[in-house]
Amino acid sequence: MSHEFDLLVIGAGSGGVRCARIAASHGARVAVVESSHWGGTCVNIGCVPKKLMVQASEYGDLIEDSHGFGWSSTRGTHNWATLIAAKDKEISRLNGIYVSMLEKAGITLFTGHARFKDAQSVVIEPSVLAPDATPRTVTAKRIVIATGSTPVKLDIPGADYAITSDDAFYLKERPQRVVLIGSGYIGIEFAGIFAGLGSTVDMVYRQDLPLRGFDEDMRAAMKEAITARGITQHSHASPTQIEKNDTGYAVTLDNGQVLQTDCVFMATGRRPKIDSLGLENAGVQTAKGGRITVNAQQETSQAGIYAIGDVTDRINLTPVAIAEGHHLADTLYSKEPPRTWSLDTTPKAVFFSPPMASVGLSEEEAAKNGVLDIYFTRFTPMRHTLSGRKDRKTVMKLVVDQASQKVVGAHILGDDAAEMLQGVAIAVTAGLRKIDFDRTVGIHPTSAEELVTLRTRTRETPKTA
Ligand SMILES: Cc1cc2nc3c(=O)[nH]c(=O)nc-3n(C[C@H](O)[C@H](O)[C@H](O)COP(=O)(O)OP(=O)(O)OC[C@H]3O[C@@H](n4cnc5c(N)ncnc54)[C@H](O)[C@@H]3O)c2cc1C
Ligand SMILES: NC(=O)c1ccc[n+]([C@@H]2O[C@H](COP(=O)([O-])OP(=O)(O)OC[C@H]3O[C@@H](n4cnc5c(N)ncnc54)[C@H](O)[C@@H]3O)[C@@H](O)[C@H]2O)c1
Repeated sequence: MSHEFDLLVIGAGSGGVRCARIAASHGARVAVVESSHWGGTCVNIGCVPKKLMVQASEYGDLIEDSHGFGWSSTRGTHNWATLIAAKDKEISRLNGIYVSMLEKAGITLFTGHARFKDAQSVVIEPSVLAPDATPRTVTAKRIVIATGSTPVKLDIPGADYAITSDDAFYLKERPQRVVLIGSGYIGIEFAGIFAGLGSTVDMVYRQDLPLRGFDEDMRAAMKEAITARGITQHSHASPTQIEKNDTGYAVTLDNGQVLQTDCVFMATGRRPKIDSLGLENAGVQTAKGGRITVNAQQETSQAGIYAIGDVTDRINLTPVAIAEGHHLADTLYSKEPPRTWSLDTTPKAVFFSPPMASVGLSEEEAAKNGVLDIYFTRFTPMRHTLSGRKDRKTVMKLVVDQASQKVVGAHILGDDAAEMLQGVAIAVTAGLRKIDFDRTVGIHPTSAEELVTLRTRTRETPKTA
């Protein structure tokens, strides 16, 4: 069978765009099909607009903090419409860059919703981006599924009243009161955005601490930081129903409490986006929750069909989708060995104010492998000695394997944590030992220098004595 393309990529998000560009650079005839936003979730309704909104939310506190340094400016009020318009303008500039970058690479672009007809052909149907498109069939020798993920709402009465992150980027007005359900990345980041811009925020989550899966000490530090930002936390609680009333919405919790609000925001996870993709026509199998299962080469249960990024539901972060897309394109089309990444030491950041960032293992994970030396510090960063914001602490933690003395985990909560942690992630990926941190000269005066001056072990875990 002759094919129109060597490679068809479904989804022009973080993973799909990188895969298509690298494959084209190796000489493959490549096409990409996108149904709604060029650049995908990260650029349009994820990392980029979210970070701009986090930055917007920090100015109010910075103005207040400046008083301790002699400034007399006043906090003023925030104009939501101005922020959203500025954000939309920047995102539309980025959309254009993505399209021209793909076109310059010689890639054929299709707009519409892709649905498998069989293992080597896909029908492109009308979608939000191309509502009037005439359906057409495209054939390719190989096909990559890079369709990402989509928010999941809790199945409770009144769930339709709730918004998700997809909607939050386009709200016409900033709600005065917000109830945020979930304490993962999105719940915490948007709680910080709304609180910083002046909304009253209630967070509802099931566990004792937010951010399940992160290091316990850091989760406790995040809980304190959320309180310091003026956000009310309802832990050990879940919503059971949402009702509309004269003054907004009433959210009933399973502990009997009722929260009255203007906006209910569900940040309760995401699922692989495989809707109407016709996977059954191509013989592509999925696992629990719709996750497309792949082998080490990213190949699905069907030879010649691959999947990368969030649709495989492993580490759902942009740099991981990019790494998977790049590696796959190299593997399929490069004459050189494929570029590789150390996904085991993928660093993670939660963009709260202050942010939290982690690389490697939590104390709880590392303790399964042997005895650990734990180094922990908590201090008031220099800026806040004068700003007076005494409850804005920085917390740092190094998890060291006692036998090898390798730093197997590093965790920071505090101003600039994500910026600081990227360099530490190189050290952890390289398998450096605590002594390598100790013999590194600090940069003074910074918070980061604490990472190389943590000389006294805080505790051993589990105790060997
Ligand atoms: C609010 C939010 C904030 C985030 N912040 C961060 C962050 O700060 N840092 C970070 O690393 N990660 C962040 N993420 C996660 C990150 O956005 C994703 O991990 C990343 O976008 C995954 O890339 P992907 O290529 O797998 O999918 P996506 O970027 O989602 O791209 C998939 C594309 O496929 C298209 N598509 C789907 N189905 C079809 C079809 N049938 N036909 C044609 N096209 C289709 C979609 O329209 C989409 O454009 C955030 C996510 C969210 C929701
Ligand atoms: N800064 C970043 O890198 C960043 C930012 C946003 C999103 N992301 C990515 O997107 C993914 C999705 O983000 P998210 O915050 O939606 O998901 P998440 O998995 O991080 O958090 C989901 C939250 O919903 C809660 N939840 C789930 N089911 C529930 C139920 N039945 N009842 C009550 N609570 C329930 C969980 O306990 C958790 O608090 C993240 O896992 C991450 O990979 C990354």
